[in-house]
Amino acid sequence: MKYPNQTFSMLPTLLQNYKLFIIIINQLFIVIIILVFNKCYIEKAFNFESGFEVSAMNLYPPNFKSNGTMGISDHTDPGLFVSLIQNVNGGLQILSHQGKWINAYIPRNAIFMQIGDHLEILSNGKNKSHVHRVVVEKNKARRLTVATLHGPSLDTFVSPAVEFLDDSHPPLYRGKTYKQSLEANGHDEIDVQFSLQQIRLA
Ligand SMILES: O=C(O)CCC(=O)C(=O)O
Ligand SMILES: [Fe+2]
Repeated sequence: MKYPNQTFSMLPTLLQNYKLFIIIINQLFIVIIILVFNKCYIEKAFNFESGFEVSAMNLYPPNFKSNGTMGISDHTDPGLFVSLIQNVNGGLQILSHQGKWINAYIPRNAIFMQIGDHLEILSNGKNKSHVHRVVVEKNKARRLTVATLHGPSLDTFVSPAVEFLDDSHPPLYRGKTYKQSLEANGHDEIDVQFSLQQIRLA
């Protein structure tokens, strides 16, 4: 037995799901294109096979205060990509291009990926290494995170790639080896000094 009204009332939901499906397929297609075309380039430019990885474990105790206690202050991370895993959500904020702090919601068991400083340098500022921080505020549970910087080999010289340069796009950063960049960071994974600022040319 059919219930036309019910079928009719489900139509907008079906259409919405259909639109969502198309959007997801589009996004997936774009990601696949980016991966297929960029994979070889980045692998080559960064000598990824002998890449250097740095992992940092952060432990934030529970905090019942609501005064915006800082877990980690504003910074960007070195490396090409940065992956983050955590046991619970709570406190990671990303600075938007409009200067607003946005709470990062990371679904359970997900790996959160960010762009690192060295992809910003390689792409001459086209891809941004986002400023982020951790605010520990009213966190009920102890939060444990592991951030891993995926970088090139230590002797790889990272500078803006020629593909991103022309007369109207001069280099925005001075080049450095990955080792020099990490040393400029004081061997510290967390760059609260913004090492990107030190090599910015314009
Ligand atoms: O613990 C977090 O949510 C972020 C940690 C972080 O930004 C870092 O270790 O560089
Ligand atoms: Fe970070």
